[in-house]
Amino acid sequence: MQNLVASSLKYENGTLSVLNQYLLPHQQVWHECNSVEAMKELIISLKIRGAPLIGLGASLLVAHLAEQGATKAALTDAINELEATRPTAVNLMHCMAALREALKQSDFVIAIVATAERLFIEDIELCERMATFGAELINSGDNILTHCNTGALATAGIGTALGVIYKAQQQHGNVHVWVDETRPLLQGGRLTAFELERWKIPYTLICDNMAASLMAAGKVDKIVVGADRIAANGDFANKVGTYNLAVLAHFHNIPFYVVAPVTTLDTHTICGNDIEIEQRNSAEVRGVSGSFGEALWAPTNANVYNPAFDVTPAKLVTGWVLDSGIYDKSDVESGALAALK
Ligand SMILES: CSC[C@H]1O[C@H](OP(=O)(O)O)[C@H](O)[C@@H]1O
Repeated sequence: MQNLVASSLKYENGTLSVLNQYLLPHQQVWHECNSVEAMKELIISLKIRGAPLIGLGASLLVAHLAEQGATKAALTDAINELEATRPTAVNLMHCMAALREALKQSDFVIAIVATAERLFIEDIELCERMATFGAELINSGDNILTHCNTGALATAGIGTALGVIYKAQQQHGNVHVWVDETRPLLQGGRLTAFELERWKIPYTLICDNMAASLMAAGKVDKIVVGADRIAANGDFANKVGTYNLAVLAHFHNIPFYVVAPVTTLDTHTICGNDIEIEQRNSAEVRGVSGSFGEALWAPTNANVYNPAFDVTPAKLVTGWVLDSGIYDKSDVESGALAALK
């Protein structure tokens, strides 16, 4: 397989490595990954995360195993096991379906390697296209609120929603970002803040429950977020807390955009109610661990509700920024998303 390098995933000279996003920003540790078990652990623990990136990491691993002589049966098992690691982000299913097709070819090793390479390179291009369309929505002087991490760390390219912000800053300058810290795993406070600093884009970190008062004070011009799965009717799942922002944006009359590539579209899912939402470990809510230390603040056995994602209904979305253009409510109601796949 050719060398493929992204911010937090790389395949170089026969070695697949993943940057441990759970330890960022204070420790930058790369893990070599050579087995299905290792990749499953990296995905489930969110060391590798972000809807597009988990699909790409799993794909590169399968291609690596194919090159090392894994049998068709072993590759089929690998694809099935990796696909089951996280249920909500559809990019993973999209990538695993493409690999299953490649596995049907007589020269399946060549086909799997070519598919993994294509998926990786395509993701870079999809990010670029979303950013180009989305940057047109942003004006110089805008204060943009975002949630979770949707940047280069989460994709092979410059990112989805954060890629739009990056492109807008490059084109118009003078953009300021309100970064939701994004409880419970703090992808905003740890990863988005890290990326904005690296890109020298001015930002201010807030706790998730501060967004309402900022909006009421007229300090948020636009909200841009990513997605893990967009249903045919435009409803979409994204990091838990996104729906709160959409309701607040509607109340305060603030434009609310979702940015995602075609690989995040799931036209077989009719509406948001049909999206399976990943439930995560209660320890993530009772306390924290990782590069931010170890702390347990809730009673050890506190009953916890910890969905990783929530669903935002299409009626609260101002625009869907995809790699093929920007779609509004009337486009979506007339079936524009459903027609894209
Ligand atoms: C551009 S990635 C979309 C997405 O991935 C995130 O989830 P996680 O950190 O759990 O993998 C989040 O929902 C982002 O918007």
